[in-house]
Amino acid sequence: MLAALQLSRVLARSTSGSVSPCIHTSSVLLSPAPRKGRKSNSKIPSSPKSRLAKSLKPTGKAKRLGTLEVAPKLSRDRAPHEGRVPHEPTLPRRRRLSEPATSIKPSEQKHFAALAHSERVDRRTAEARGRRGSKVDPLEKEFDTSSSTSVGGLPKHFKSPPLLPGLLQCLHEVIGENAKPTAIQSLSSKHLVKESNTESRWRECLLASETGSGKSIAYLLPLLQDLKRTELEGLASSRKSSKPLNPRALVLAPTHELSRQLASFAKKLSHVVKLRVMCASRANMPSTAKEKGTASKMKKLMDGINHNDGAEIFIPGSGRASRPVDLLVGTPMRLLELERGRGWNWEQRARERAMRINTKDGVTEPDSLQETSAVDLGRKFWVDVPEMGLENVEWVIVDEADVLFDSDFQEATRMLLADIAAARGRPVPVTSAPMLVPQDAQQMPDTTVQPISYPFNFLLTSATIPNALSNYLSTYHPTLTRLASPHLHHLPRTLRTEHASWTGGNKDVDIERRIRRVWAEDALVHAKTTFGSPRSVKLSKVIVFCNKKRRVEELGAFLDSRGIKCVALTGNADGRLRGSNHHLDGFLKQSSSTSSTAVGVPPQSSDPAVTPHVLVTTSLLSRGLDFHPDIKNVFIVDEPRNMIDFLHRAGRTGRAGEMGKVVVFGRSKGRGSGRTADVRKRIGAFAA
Ligand SMILES: Nc1ncnc2c1ncn2[C@@H]1O[C@H](COP(=O)(O)OP(=O)(O)OP(=O)(O)O)[C@@H](O)[C@H]1O
Repeated sequence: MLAALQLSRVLARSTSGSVSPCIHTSSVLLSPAPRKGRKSNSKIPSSPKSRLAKSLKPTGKAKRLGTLEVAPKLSRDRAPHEGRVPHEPTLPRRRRLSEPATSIKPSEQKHFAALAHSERVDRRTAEARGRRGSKVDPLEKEFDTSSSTSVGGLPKHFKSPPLLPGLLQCLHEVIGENAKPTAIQSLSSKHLVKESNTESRWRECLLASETGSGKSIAYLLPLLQDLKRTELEGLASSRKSSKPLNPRALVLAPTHELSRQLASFAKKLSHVVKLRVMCASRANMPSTAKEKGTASKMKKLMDGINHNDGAEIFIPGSGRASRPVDLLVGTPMRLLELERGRGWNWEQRARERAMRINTKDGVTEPDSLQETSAVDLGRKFWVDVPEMGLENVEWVIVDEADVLFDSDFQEATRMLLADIAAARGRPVPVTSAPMLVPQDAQQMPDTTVQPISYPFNFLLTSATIPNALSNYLSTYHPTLTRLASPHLHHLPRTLRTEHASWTGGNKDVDIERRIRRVWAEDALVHAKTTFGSPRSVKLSKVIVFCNKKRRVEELGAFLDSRGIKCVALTGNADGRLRGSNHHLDGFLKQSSSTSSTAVGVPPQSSDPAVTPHVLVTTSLLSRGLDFHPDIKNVFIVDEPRNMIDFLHRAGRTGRAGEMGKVVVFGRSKGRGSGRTADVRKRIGAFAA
């Protein structure tokens, strides 16, 4: 029901061991756990709710339906990110005889030659497979763009329609002077950037495009432009409120990490126009009974928080003084806490806790549940005073909309949206959860469907639009405008896919070998490009995605024991308690004011035994996070639970025109190989 609850529900599942703790994809929560003794050639379970929509065309019986606009396909050289130089290592020309010989040792030369040979073999095998026509592209065939309205006059530059000079300056600082808008950014500029207050109706819009295609800029530019423009024209909503925080815009995200990164990014885009951006974050703080010693508790809390992430962090309960804020970013649960008062859902939480305590081996014991509930409910809980007023909210962005409208988050998300609507004087009905996501909107009797019209601009965005979300939008937001990139539901073009087979021995050793192979390839490129210069090799970084928390911990410990320092992060890892993103330093991209690829962290050692070069995690970090281009490889070591999960995990590399590779591990022969082959075929369908 509530977001904090949802998190605990997920954690409960993880402890039961039957379902992964990868919390933030509908896939994980919706897919049934694989049964024991499953046939090796069985298909990947794909629940109807986690199936990708084949068409984004609005459907339904409403009198007026929204439009779908898909950007035209562009050839690669005219594609987005034109102003950027892809970070693909370029191999040098052949050495001439007159040039000095390199100082590579003969043993190293042999090793590099072997690597180069294996690369050639891989490439030829892939080409041969392509020639045999085994590559299917069902989505390309099925994704219906024919219903798209004509797309004439898409902006080719960020200057048209004109952005405020300060906003344009910041944009150039972040993505470079020559960067051109991506397909989704062109569409959003055309539909959402307003030069004046000519159109007063609130807009509803879905922005759908592949991972790493710049959706954050696509919604932040129109949002920031509008906030500043209305402020300058004196049209900004300024209703009276007694609360210390009165934001004009909210961005909702599923994780604290993503909230912080988005807040920091928005701050960089708005520092010249001077809009105030804040992140509502306090990762994983228990919200229960009132504790004594508030001051010392607060100090302890603040000590752990580093504000260098770029965005100011607002901690619920940190004071009644008014805090001017234009844009507030946070998870729906955290924002609800700010609005309703921390601990407002204590009763619900107590019940959930009792449920977890009394759930043994996945079976709930009703009697003991009641007992514990009574004990817990008997405790005194403290509800903080509400700290946020919603009267002035004019924009709500739902990032990773398919997650925030899935069964675990939807209640908190809808509750917050309904609270905003009520605070703004136009309450909307809150549909009961089972009715929320009709499997087939057409089958619903007309009487049950009551379209929702929010009194604020309402934008949703995601790289994957499952049928469930598409149907929900058709039913409750029939007039919503849908903007999509032509490459939606595919892997980014700069992302290559490779399949690795388990040797049949220790899987951890196989993973270690593969990591070392990545670094050997880096060394090879380095040796070829620098002709053996002593300059130290810059090793690329790797993200390893596992399905289970325990697996993350075990693999992390194994790699550490083999001299590969790594960050192993799960939903309830200690590192997440600090309220900052520093546990991901060196992995996350932090756009600097001079280069879009620079990192804002101190120089790190290039020795993987000293500085972590490997991040081991679950799907927790697969959503929305913009990782550094140094991450050239994503390893998927457990079979993806469904293709939505796969697209998001893979999409942590190969972002914004950078080169990347996703390595999917599986069995090539024996038990389970049929399943691996099936996964392989499905993954092939996502290739560009
Ligand atoms: N027009 C552009 N030119 C160059 N780089 C860009 C452009 N737009 C965005 N970027 C960069 O691309 C990267 C990815 O952007 P962003 O995180 O917004 O992608 P996304 O579509 O939201 O991905 P995901 O679906 O994974 O959340 C960022 O580092 C951003 O700075």
